[in-house]
Amino acid sequence: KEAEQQQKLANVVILATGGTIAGAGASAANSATYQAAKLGIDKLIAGVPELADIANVRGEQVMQIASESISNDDLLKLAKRVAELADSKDVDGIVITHGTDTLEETAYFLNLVEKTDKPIVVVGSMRPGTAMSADGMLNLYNAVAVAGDKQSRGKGVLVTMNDEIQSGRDVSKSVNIKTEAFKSAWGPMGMVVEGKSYWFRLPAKRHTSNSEFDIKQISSLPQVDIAYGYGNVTDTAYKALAQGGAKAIIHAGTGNGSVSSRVVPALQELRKEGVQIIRSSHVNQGGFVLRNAEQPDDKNDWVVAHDLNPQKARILAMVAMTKTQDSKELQRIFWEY
Ligand SMILES: NC(=O)C[C@H](N)C(=O)O
Repeated sequence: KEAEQQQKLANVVILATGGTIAGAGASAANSATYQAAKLGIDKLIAGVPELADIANVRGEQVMQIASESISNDDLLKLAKRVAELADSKDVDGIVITHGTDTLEETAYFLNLVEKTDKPIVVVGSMRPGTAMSADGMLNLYNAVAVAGDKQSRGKGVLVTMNDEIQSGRDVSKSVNIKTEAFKSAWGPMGMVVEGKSYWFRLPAKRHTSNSEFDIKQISSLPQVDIAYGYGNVTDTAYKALAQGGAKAIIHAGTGNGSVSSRVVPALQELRKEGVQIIRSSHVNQGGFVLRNAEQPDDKNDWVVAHDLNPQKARILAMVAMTKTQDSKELQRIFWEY
Protein backbone atom coordinates (compact mmCIF):
# COMPACT_ATOMS: atom_id res chain seq x y z
CA LYS A 1 0.00 0.00 0.00
CA GLU A 2 2.86 2.33 0.87
CA ALA A 3 4.46 1.63 -2.51
CA GLU A 4 1.16 2.42 -4.22
CA GLN A 5 0.91 5.77 -2.46
CA GLN A 6 4.53 6.61 -3.37
CA GLN A 7 3.74 5.97 -7.01
CA LYS A 8 0.85 8.42 -6.90
CA LEU A 9 2.80 11.21 -5.24
CA ALA A 10 4.82 13.71 -7.25
CA ASN A 11 8.63 13.54 -7.15
CA VAL A 12 9.97 16.81 -5.83
CA VAL A 13 13.66 17.64 -5.43
CA ILE A 14 14.63 20.31 -2.90
CA LEU A 15 17.81 22.20 -3.75
CA ALA A 16 19.14 23.90 -0.65
CA THR A 17 21.25 27.04 -0.81
CA GLY A 18 21.21 28.29 2.81
CA GLY A 19 19.54 31.43 4.14
CA THR A 20 17.48 31.95 7.26
CA ILE A 21 15.30 28.96 6.48
CA ALA A 22 18.45 26.99 7.33
CA GLY A 23 19.41 29.38 10.14
CA ALA A 24 19.81 28.85 13.87
CA GLY A 25 19.71 31.23 16.83
CA ALA A 26 20.92 30.92 20.41
CA SER A 27 17.43 30.95 21.94
CA ALA A 28 13.81 30.64 20.84
CA ALA A 29 13.44 34.38 21.51
CA ASN A 30 16.02 35.14 18.80
CA SER A 31 13.78 35.79 15.82
CA ALA A 32 16.11 38.40 14.30
CA THR A 33 19.54 37.63 15.77
CA TYR A 34 20.86 34.33 14.46
CA GLN A 35 23.21 32.80 11.95
CA ALA A 36 21.85 32.01 8.49
CA ALA A 37 22.85 28.88 6.56
CA LYS A 38 23.61 26.52 9.47
CA LEU A 39 21.33 23.49 8.90
CA GLY A 40 21.79 20.99 6.09
CA ILE A 41 18.98 19.93 3.76
CA ASP A 42 18.55 16.55 5.49
CA LYS A 43 17.73 18.31 8.76
CA LEU A 44 15.31 20.68 7.01
CA ILE A 45 13.43 17.78 5.44
CA ALA A 46 13.47 15.79 8.68
CA GLY A 47 11.99 18.86 10.43
CA VAL A 48 8.79 18.59 8.35
CA PRO A 49 7.78 14.91 8.36
CA GLU A 50 4.44 15.86 6.73
CA LEU A 51 6.31 16.42 3.46
CA ALA A 52 6.22 12.65 2.96
CA ASP A 53 2.40 12.79 2.81
CA ILE A 54 2.36 15.17 -0.15
CA ALA A 55 5.39 14.23 -2.26
CA ASN A 56 8.34 11.90 -2.68
CA VAL A 57 10.95 14.36 -1.55
CA ARG A 58 14.72 14.23 -1.83
CA GLY A 59 17.22 16.96 -1.10
CA GLU A 60 20.52 18.23 -2.43
CA GLN A 61 22.78 20.81 -0.83
CA VAL A 62 23.90 23.04 -3.71
CA MET A 63 25.58 25.61 -1.46
CA GLN A 64 25.27 26.79 2.13
CA ILE A 65 25.33 30.60 2.28
CA ALA A 66 23.39 33.65 3.32
CA SER A 67 21.78 34.98 0.17
CA GLU A 68 23.35 38.44 0.36
CA SER A 69 26.61 36.67 -0.54
CA ILE A 70 25.32 34.88 -3.65
CA SER A 71 27.49 35.59 -6.70
CA ASN A 72 26.79 35.33 -10.42
CA ASP A 73 28.77 32.07 -10.43
CA ASP A 74 26.49 30.72 -7.69
CA LEU A 75 23.45 31.71 -9.76
CA LEU A 76 24.82 29.88 -12.80
CA LYS A 77 25.65 26.77 -10.78
CA LEU A 78 22.17 26.65 -9.26
CA ALA A 79 20.40 27.32 -12.56
CA LYS A 80 22.37 24.61 -14.36
CA ARG A 81 21.46 22.06 -11.70
CA VAL A 82 17.80 23.10 -11.93
CA ALA A 83 17.91 22.56 -15.70
CA GLU A 84 19.42 19.08 -15.31
CA LEU A 85 16.70 18.11 -12.85
CA ALA A 86 13.97 19.61 -15.02
CA ASP A 87 15.20 17.35 -17.84
CA SER A 88 14.97 14.23 -15.64
CA LYS A 89 11.94 12.05 -16.28
CA ASP A 90 11.65 11.15 -12.60
CA VAL A 91 11.42 14.77 -11.41
CA ASP A 92 8.00 16.49 -11.38
CA GLY A 93 8.90 19.67 -9.56
CA ILE A 94 11.80 21.53 -7.98
CA VAL A 95 11.96 23.56 -4.78
CA ILE A 96 14.86 25.87 -3.94
CA THR A 97 15.38 26.92 -0.34
CA HIS A 98 17.03 30.31 -0.33
CA GLY A 99 17.83 33.31 1.82
CA THR A 100 15.24 36.03 1.45
CA ASP A 101 17.60 38.96 0.83
CA THR A 102 18.26 38.08 -2.83
CA LEU A 103 15.50 35.51 -3.29
CA GLU A 104 13.69 37.79 -5.75
CA GLU A 105 16.84 37.99 -7.91
CA THR A 106 17.35 34.23 -8.08
CA ALA A 107 13.66 33.60 -8.73
CA TYR A 108 13.64 36.10 -11.61
CA PHE A 109 16.89 34.71 -13.03
CA LEU A 110 15.47 31.17 -13.11
CA ASN A 111 12.21 32.52 -14.57
CA LEU A 112 14.23 33.88 -17.51
CA VAL A 113 16.58 30.97 -18.24
CA GLU A 114 14.91 27.65 -17.37
CA LYS A 115 13.34 26.05 -20.45
CA THR A 116 10.74 23.96 -18.71
CA ASP A 117 7.07 23.89 -17.77
CA LYS A 118 7.78 21.93 -14.61
CA PRO A 119 7.07 23.86 -11.42
CA ILE A 120 10.09 25.62 -9.90
CA VAL A 121 9.36 27.13 -6.50
CA VAL A 122 11.76 29.31 -4.52
CA VAL A 123 11.16 29.57 -0.79
CA GLY A 124 12.74 31.08 2.30
CA SER A 125 11.80 32.20 5.77
CA MET A 126 12.00 35.34 7.84
CA ARG A 127 12.74 33.56 11.12
CA PRO A 128 15.20 30.74 11.78
CA GLY A 129 13.78 27.31 12.61
CA THR A 130 14.94 27.71 16.21
CA ALA A 131 12.71 30.76 16.81
CA MET A 132 9.21 30.92 18.27
CA SER A 133 6.64 31.03 15.46
CA ALA A 134 9.26 30.05 12.91
CA ASP A 135 7.78 30.38 9.41
CA GLY A 136 10.15 28.11 7.48
CA MET A 137 8.36 24.79 8.08
CA LEU A 138 5.03 25.96 6.69
CA ASN A 139 6.67 27.85 3.84
CA LEU A 140 8.61 24.72 2.86
CA TYR A 141 5.54 22.50 3.14
CA ASN A 142 3.62 24.89 0.89
CA ALA A 143 6.51 25.09 -1.57
CA VAL A 144 6.65 21.30 -1.91
CA ALA A 145 2.86 21.16 -2.30
CA VAL A 146 2.93 23.77 -5.07
CA ALA A 147 5.95 22.17 -6.79
CA GLY A 148 4.22 18.79 -6.83
CA ASP A 149 0.95 20.14 -8.19
CA LYS A 150 0.26 19.78 -11.95
CA GLN A 151 -1.71 23.04 -11.81
CA SER A 152 1.55 24.91 -11.15
CA ARG A 153 3.04 23.89 -14.51
CA GLY A 154 3.79 26.58 -17.07
CA LYS A 155 3.19 29.49 -14.69
CA GLY A 156 6.82 30.60 -14.46
CA VAL A 157 9.05 30.40 -11.42
CA LEU A 158 7.01 30.79 -8.24
CA VAL A 159 7.69 31.95 -4.69
CA THR A 160 5.65 30.63 -1.76
CA MET A 161 5.90 32.69 1.41
CA ASN A 162 3.30 33.53 4.03
CA ASP A 163 0.57 31.34 2.43
CA GLU A 164 0.81 33.22 -0.87
CA ILE A 165 1.93 32.04 -4.31
CA GLN A 166 3.82 34.88 -5.95
CA SER A 167 5.30 35.27 -9.40
CA GLY A 168 9.09 35.07 -9.22
CA ARG A 169 9.20 37.93 -11.70
CA ASP A 170 7.08 40.35 -9.73
CA VAL A 171 7.75 39.55 -6.12
CA SER A 172 10.11 41.56 -3.98
CA LYS A 173 11.18 41.63 -0.35
CA SER A 174 9.29 44.72 0.76
CA VAL A 175 9.26 44.47 4.53
CA ASN A 176 11.89 42.93 6.74
CA ILE A 177 11.63 41.22 10.13
CA LYS A 178 7.92 40.50 9.55
CA THR A 179 6.76 37.25 7.95
CA GLU A 180 4.62 39.06 5.34
CA ALA A 181 7.85 40.24 3.74
CA PHE A 182 7.20 39.33 0.11
CA LYS A 183 4.90 41.49 -1.97
CA SER A 184 4.26 42.17 -5.59
CA ALA A 185 3.01 45.45 -7.04
CA TRP A 186 0.60 43.38 -9.15
CA GLY A 187 -0.61 41.13 -6.35
CA PRO A 188 -0.04 37.44 -5.62
CA MET A 189 -0.98 34.78 -8.18
CA GLY A 190 -2.71 32.63 -5.62
CA MET A 191 -2.85 31.19 -2.14
CA VAL A 192 -1.68 27.88 -0.77
CA VAL A 193 -3.53 26.66 2.30
CA GLU A 194 -2.95 23.31 3.99
CA GLY A 195 -1.05 22.17 0.93
CA LYS A 196 -3.82 23.04 -1.55
CA SER A 197 -3.36 25.75 -4.19
CA TYR A 198 -5.95 28.36 -5.14
CA TRP A 199 -5.05 30.31 -8.30
CA PHE A 200 -6.30 33.75 -9.29
CA ARG A 201 -4.06 35.13 -12.06
CA LEU A 202 -1.34 34.29 -14.57
CA PRO A 203 1.82 36.17 -15.49
CA ALA A 204 1.58 38.27 -18.66
CA LYS A 205 5.33 38.48 -19.31
CA ARG A 206 7.49 35.94 -21.17
CA HIS A 207 9.10 33.29 -18.96
CA THR A 208 10.62 29.77 -18.85
CA SER A 209 9.53 27.70 -21.92
CA ASN A 210 8.51 30.86 -23.74
CA SER A 211 11.78 32.70 -23.01
CA GLU A 212 14.46 33.28 -25.65
CA PHE A 213 17.14 32.62 -23.02
CA ASP A 214 18.43 29.20 -22.05
CA ILE A 215 20.78 28.46 -19.18
CA LYS A 216 22.34 25.66 -21.24
CA GLN A 217 23.74 28.33 -23.55
CA ILE A 218 24.98 30.67 -20.83
CA SER A 219 28.42 30.08 -19.30
CA SER A 220 29.12 33.51 -17.83
CA LEU A 221 27.28 36.74 -17.05
CA PRO A 222 28.48 40.26 -17.86
CA GLN A 223 29.13 42.69 -15.02
CA VAL A 224 26.13 44.91 -14.38
CA ASP A 225 26.07 47.21 -11.35
CA ILE A 226 23.61 49.53 -9.62
CA ALA A 227 24.00 53.15 -8.48
CA TYR A 228 21.47 54.89 -6.26
CA GLY A 229 19.71 58.20 -6.91
CA TYR A 230 19.07 60.63 -4.02
CA GLY A 231 19.22 64.34 -3.18
CA ASN A 232 22.70 65.88 -3.51
CA VAL A 233 23.92 62.81 -5.45
CA THR A 234 27.19 63.07 -7.43
CA ASP A 235 28.42 61.10 -10.45
CA THR A 236 31.27 59.48 -8.46
CA ALA A 237 29.64 56.06 -8.04
CA TYR A 238 28.55 55.81 -11.69
CA LYS A 239 32.05 56.61 -12.96
CA ALA A 240 33.66 54.24 -10.47
CA LEU A 241 31.37 51.38 -11.49
CA ALA A 242 32.23 51.91 -15.16
CA GLN A 243 35.92 52.01 -14.29
CA GLY A 244 35.44 48.81 -12.33
CA GLY A 245 34.26 47.08 -15.50
CA ALA A 246 30.47 47.46 -15.52
CA LYS A 247 29.05 46.83 -19.01
CA ALA A 248 25.73 48.30 -17.90
CA ILE A 249 24.76 50.52 -15.01
CA ILE A 250 21.31 50.34 -13.50
CA HIS A 251 20.29 53.77 -12.28
CA ALA A 252 18.22 53.10 -9.15
CA GLY A 253 16.51 56.41 -9.70
CA THR A 254 14.22 58.58 -7.69
CA GLY A 255 10.52 58.65 -8.70
CA ASN A 256 10.04 57.89 -12.37
CA GLY A 257 13.71 56.94 -12.71
CA SER A 258 14.62 60.62 -12.77
CA VAL A 259 18.32 61.54 -12.98
CA SER A 260 19.95 64.49 -11.20
CA SER A 261 21.33 67.22 -13.42
CA ARG A 262 24.66 66.62 -11.65
CA VAL A 263 24.71 63.03 -12.96
CA VAL A 264 23.25 63.39 -16.49
CA PRO A 265 26.50 64.48 -18.25
CA ALA A 266 28.47 61.54 -16.84
CA LEU A 267 25.81 59.06 -17.94
CA GLN A 268 25.73 60.57 -21.44
CA GLU A 269 29.51 60.26 -21.58
CA LEU A 270 29.52 56.67 -20.30
CA ARG A 271 26.94 55.70 -22.92
CA LYS A 272 29.22 57.12 -25.63
CA GLU A 273 31.99 54.93 -24.24
CA GLY A 274 29.74 51.88 -24.67
CA VAL A 275 28.27 51.39 -21.20
CA GLN A 276 24.51 50.71 -21.26
CA ILE A 277 22.51 53.05 -19.03
CA ILE A 278 19.29 51.57 -17.70
CA ARG A 279 16.88 53.80 -15.79
CA SER A 280 14.99 52.07 -13.02
CA SER A 281 13.24 53.40 -9.92
CA HIS A 282 13.95 52.73 -6.26
CA VAL A 283 10.34 53.57 -5.37
CA ASN A 284 9.32 50.54 -3.32
CA GLN A 285 6.59 48.37 -4.88
CA GLY A 286 5.43 50.51 -7.72
CA GLY A 287 8.37 52.08 -9.52
CA PHE A 288 7.22 52.58 -13.11
CA VAL A 289 9.65 54.10 -15.60
CA LEU A 290 8.57 55.10 -19.09
CA ARG A 291 10.76 55.99 -22.07
CA ASN A 292 11.37 59.71 -22.58
CA ALA A 293 9.47 60.61 -19.43
CA GLU A 294 11.82 62.57 -17.11
CA GLN A 295 14.77 62.02 -19.49
CA PRO A 296 15.13 61.99 -23.32
CA ASP A 297 16.04 58.30 -23.62
CA ASP A 298 15.84 58.31 -27.42
CA LYS A 299 18.39 61.12 -27.61
CA ASN A 300 20.64 59.67 -24.88
CA ASP A 301 20.31 56.09 -26.18
CA TRP A 302 19.38 54.88 -22.71
CA VAL A 303 17.07 52.01 -21.76
CA VAL A 304 14.22 52.03 -19.23
CA ALA A 305 13.51 49.16 -16.84
CA HIS A 306 9.75 49.85 -16.72
CA ASP A 307 8.35 48.18 -13.57
CA LEU A 308 11.46 46.14 -12.72
CA ASN A 309 13.14 47.28 -9.53
CA PRO A 310 16.90 47.93 -9.75
CA GLN A 311 17.98 44.49 -8.56
CA LYS A 312 15.64 42.74 -11.01
CA ALA A 313 16.75 45.09 -13.78
CA ARG A 314 20.33 43.97 -13.10
CA ILE A 315 19.31 40.33 -13.57
CA LEU A 316 17.49 40.98 -16.85
CA ALA A 317 20.30 43.17 -18.19
CA MET A 318 22.89 40.47 -17.49
CA VAL A 319 20.82 37.77 -19.15
CA ALA A 320 19.93 39.97 -22.13
CA MET A 321 23.54 41.03 -22.65
CA THR A 322 24.63 37.40 -23.06
CA LYS A 323 22.83 37.77 -26.43
CA THR A 324 22.87 41.41 -27.49
CA GLN A 325 24.78 44.66 -26.96
CA ASP A 326 22.21 46.67 -28.92
CA SER A 327 20.26 49.18 -26.82
CA LYS A 328 17.09 48.84 -28.95
CA GLU A 329 17.13 45.08 -28.48
CA LEU A 330 17.72 45.57 -24.77
CA GLN A 331 14.70 47.87 -24.61
CA ARG A 332 12.56 45.33 -26.45
CA ILE A 333 13.63 42.70 -23.92
CA PHE A 334 12.81 45.03 -21.01
CA TRP A 335 9.25 45.45 -22.37
CA GLU A 336 8.73 41.72 -22.94
CA TYR A 337 10.13 40.12 -19.76
N1 LIG B 1 15.66 35.98 5.94
C1 LIG B 1 16.81 35.69 5.32
O1 LIG B 1 16.91 34.67 4.72
C2 LIG B 1 17.91 36.73 5.40
C3 LIG B 1 19.31 36.24 5.20
N2 LIG B 1 20.22 37.35 5.35
C4 LIG B 1 19.54 35.66 3.83
O2 LIG B 1 19.14 36.22 2.85
O3 LIG B 1 20.16 34.63 3.71
